[in-house]
Amino acid sequence: MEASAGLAMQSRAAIGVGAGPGGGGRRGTVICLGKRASARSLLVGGPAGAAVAVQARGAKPVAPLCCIKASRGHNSLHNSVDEALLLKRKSEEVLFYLNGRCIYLVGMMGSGKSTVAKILAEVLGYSFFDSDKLVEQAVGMPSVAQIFKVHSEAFFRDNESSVLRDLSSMRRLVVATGGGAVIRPANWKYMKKGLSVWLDVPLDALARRIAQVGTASRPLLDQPSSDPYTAAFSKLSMLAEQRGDAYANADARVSLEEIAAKQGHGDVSKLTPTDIAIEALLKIENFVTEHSTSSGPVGDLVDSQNRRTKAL
Ligand SMILES: Nc1ncnc2c1ncn2[C@@H]1O[C@H](COP(=O)(O)OP(=O)(O)OP(=O)(O)O)[C@@H](O)[C@H]1O
Ligand SMILES: O=C(O)C1=C[C@@H](O)[C@@H](O)[C@H](O)C1
Repeated sequence: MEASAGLAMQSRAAIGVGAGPGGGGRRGTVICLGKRASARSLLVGGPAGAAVAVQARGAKPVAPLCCIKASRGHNSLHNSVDEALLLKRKSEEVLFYLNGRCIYLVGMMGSGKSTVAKILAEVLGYSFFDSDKLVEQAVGMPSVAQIFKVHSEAFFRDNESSVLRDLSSMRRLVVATGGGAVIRPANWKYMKKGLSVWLDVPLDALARRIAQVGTASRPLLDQPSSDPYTAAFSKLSMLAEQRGDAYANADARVSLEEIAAKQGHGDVSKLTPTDIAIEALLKIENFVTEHSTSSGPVGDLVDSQNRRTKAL
């Protein structure tokens, strides 16, 4: 069955806004859609009080999705108050240049896209979305693994592209994309409407993380094995080779090896998600400042993005 996702703006009245885990105020807001939502819609909250419905044709009805807008509680991810302050200061500098444009995190499975995206959303006052979760909602299935099993990888990829297309019309989002989103040129067309950041994590670190949490939710890695680390490492190596330079299309590259070297040690497992989020902001800042000229940062950035998208 071929499915495509469509997006419709819903009125503000259809949104229930309540205090989230972070309490009242702008941060920690939970945005849930109310009764007016169509039964077949995926319901997500937009940052400016707007809500969108991402809908899969022929999909089963799904329960409304509550979007937790970058809740508080990441303090445990910071090494120190200094680190938290640096993160905040950098985010304020970058915010000016972003001018509301979305950030897309790309990278292999387990590279920390969701973890880092939530931190970035929190400090930038953006909303966080995970494209895998949006596909699950759009299709009306509880897991990516099940979508692969019941339908196919191609079906999942079609829905993933639809979700990215729909998100690309929005602003002030940080999106953790699926690990394979980079393989379709059309997805780059959508992601290039915002800024893309590649989390480049050594394969052995990825395999260690994945072996620790298991592969049940990652169908491309899910093979029975008595040695989960080696099985994950060998499959990840194959995927990395197949994907070639696809991740390198991103506007900015955050290399965990580089951050560890800057900090004077070679062990990427010592890096906190906050270290990585700070580096992501630095790289975004480098990118936007390199791509701005005297006529202003934003207009120039859009022009240069358009040129680069055409070249893809
Ligand atoms: N810097 C880090 N150091 C150690 N573990 C981490 C780090 N960042 C994330 N993790 C852990 O690695 C696992 C994968 O993280 P996360 O879900 O953020 O990655 P992802 O790129 O979104 O994965 P996927 O694309 O497979 O959904 C989680 O168990 C998370 O807690
Ligand atoms: O790397 C990949 O191809 C994938 C990564 C996950 O995020 C999911 O999107 C899915 O399991 C495929």
